[in-house]
Amino acid sequence: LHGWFYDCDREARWHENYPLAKGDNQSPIEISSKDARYDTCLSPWHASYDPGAAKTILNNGRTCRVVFDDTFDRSVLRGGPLSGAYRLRQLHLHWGSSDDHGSEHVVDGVKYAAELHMVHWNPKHGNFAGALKQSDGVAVVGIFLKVSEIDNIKTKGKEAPFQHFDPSILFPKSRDYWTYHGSFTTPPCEECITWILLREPIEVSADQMAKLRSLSKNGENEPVNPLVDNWRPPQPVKGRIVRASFK
Ligand SMILES: CCN[C@H]1CN(CCOC)S(=O)(=O)c2sc(S(N)(=O)=O)cc21
Ligand SMILES: [Zn+2]
Repeated sequence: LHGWFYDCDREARWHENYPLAKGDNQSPIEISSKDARYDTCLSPWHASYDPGAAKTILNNGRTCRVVFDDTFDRSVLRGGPLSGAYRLRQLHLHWGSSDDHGSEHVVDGVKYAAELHMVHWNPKHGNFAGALKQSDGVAVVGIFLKVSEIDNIKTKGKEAPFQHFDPSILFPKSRDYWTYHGSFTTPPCEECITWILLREPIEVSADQMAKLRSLSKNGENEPVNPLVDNWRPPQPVKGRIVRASFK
């Protein structure tokens, strides 16, 4: 499998091994709230998550990821721009080496310290692999993290039980969101994602950010290689419309 990396000049070369990375519907993007169109037809989104579906938390050397049991409609997202119920598969984060950057989407020029992605897929496409090939296959809820407070998965490959966790506790008060059609922000960059970006960030402590930054890209018996700056820079909007659920 082709390796890929985040440091800036190498992100510009993802397309050499992953042609989709130069598609017309790539993510992340810069959100300009003044250019977003208020769409009165957009309904509120609803998540009904079963805390019992949470399985493990993993440092895969590229992010910190929590995986959920998605073998049936156990934790689902519906409404908003979506038709049907999308199954929660995993959540993960992107963050910077300091609090002034790290998010993937940028809102009115603002980079948040981190961005949390909750990845859901449309079971009408049979399985996750099938969903990746459909433009309505996947829905990712993006939540921005800003700093105002994780230990035993310090190194790549480390995994631990992560159960009885209801990820809806991570949602901010407001359900206001932007939505647009885009892609995975990592290779192969399939353009199968309906993005639902929540306008209101959630607050995390400096300690919590430090915990994320204390994760290592490398395995247990290798030198510490801080897992930071695992974000892709914004990609060309190419005429896409970003809709807002709020005025
Ligand atoms: C490092 C690899 N990341 C990707 C791996 N997966 C997709 C392909 O799988 C076979 S995934 O569904 O876990 C997601 S979601 C996601 S983002 N940042 O756009 O929300 C990237 C990826
Ligand atoms: Zn992501």
